[in-house]
Amino acid sequence: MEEAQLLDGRLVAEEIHKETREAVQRLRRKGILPCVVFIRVGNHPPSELYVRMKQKKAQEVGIQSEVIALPEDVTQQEVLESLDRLNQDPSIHGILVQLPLPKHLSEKKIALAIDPRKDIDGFHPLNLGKMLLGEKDCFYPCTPLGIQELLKRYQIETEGKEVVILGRSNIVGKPLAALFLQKSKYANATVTVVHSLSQNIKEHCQKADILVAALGKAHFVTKDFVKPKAVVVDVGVSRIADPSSPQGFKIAGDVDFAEIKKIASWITPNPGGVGPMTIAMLLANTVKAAELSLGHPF
Ligand SMILES: Nc1nc(=O)c2c([nH]1)NC[C@@H]1CN(c3ccc(C(=O)N[C@@H](CCC(=O)O)C(=O)O)cc3)C=[N+]21
Repeated sequence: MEEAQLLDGRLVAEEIHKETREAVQRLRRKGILPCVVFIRVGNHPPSELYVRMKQKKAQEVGIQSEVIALPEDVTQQEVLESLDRLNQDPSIHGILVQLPLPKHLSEKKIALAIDPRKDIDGFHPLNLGKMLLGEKDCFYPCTPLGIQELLKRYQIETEGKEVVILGRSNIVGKPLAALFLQKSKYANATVTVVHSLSQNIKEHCQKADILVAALGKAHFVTKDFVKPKAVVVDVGVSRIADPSSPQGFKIAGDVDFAEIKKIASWITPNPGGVGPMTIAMLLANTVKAAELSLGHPF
């Protein structure tokens, strides 16, 4: 049988970055220099790597960026004060607080403290609520948006299809379900969300025309979960031991890629699939924030 075709997130992300760069140039001609601030707390090596990757891409597309590195023992009050200052500063269009945060900080309170007009992650309850209602003058979370955009660029139709999402996180599973339920192109799907307490997980997955794995368990999805010719999207990122690599670990997705590529019609590599799309949407959201700041009130 023929092998699955790749949903190449790296390639599509570069296409989007090119469009973002053009939008940045249009804004610059109007005197707006899009600017994003990344806040990082403590030292968590993966977060440092991710923030560096975001900064590098921002620079490539002409978006100004700044990193605020706060110490591990920063108080909630101090984080809120930093956010307040950034909220007030009209030269800053986007604010991102890199997750995960140390346990003494409340992700919920921090998400609420970001001006929703600068919330390029789309984690503020106002943005999540507007997404649920299908409104457009708001920010959608970047990973769900990146997955939808990846399907769109490969013209993979979702209308009327069985979409099964593994995982119900606030940043991927839940908002992705809301996105695929919207009355719009590359949505209009029949959505099932399966999670750790679901019964018959495998049977649900076997019904999927489009299967999205976002549970964060290395190689959880094996070929017996996948209907022949299904589209498989691998979101999860785990680090697993790999004595042959210099760092001692390698990145593993939620999907057993080698097996599943033999039966799926389309599959995302991981790395090289959803991750780069997330960053592309983050920068696209930053441009949207700068455009909305030109006078379109929420
Ligand atoms: N406020 C906030 N917003 C986020 O969007 C956010 C966050 N916190 N915390 C952590 C997660 C994770 N995340 C990734 C983005 C890109 C890649 C990515 O591009 N990965 C490369 C591989 C990079 C590598 O070598 O590890 C790839 O998939 O090809 C991965 C992970 C954004 N996150």
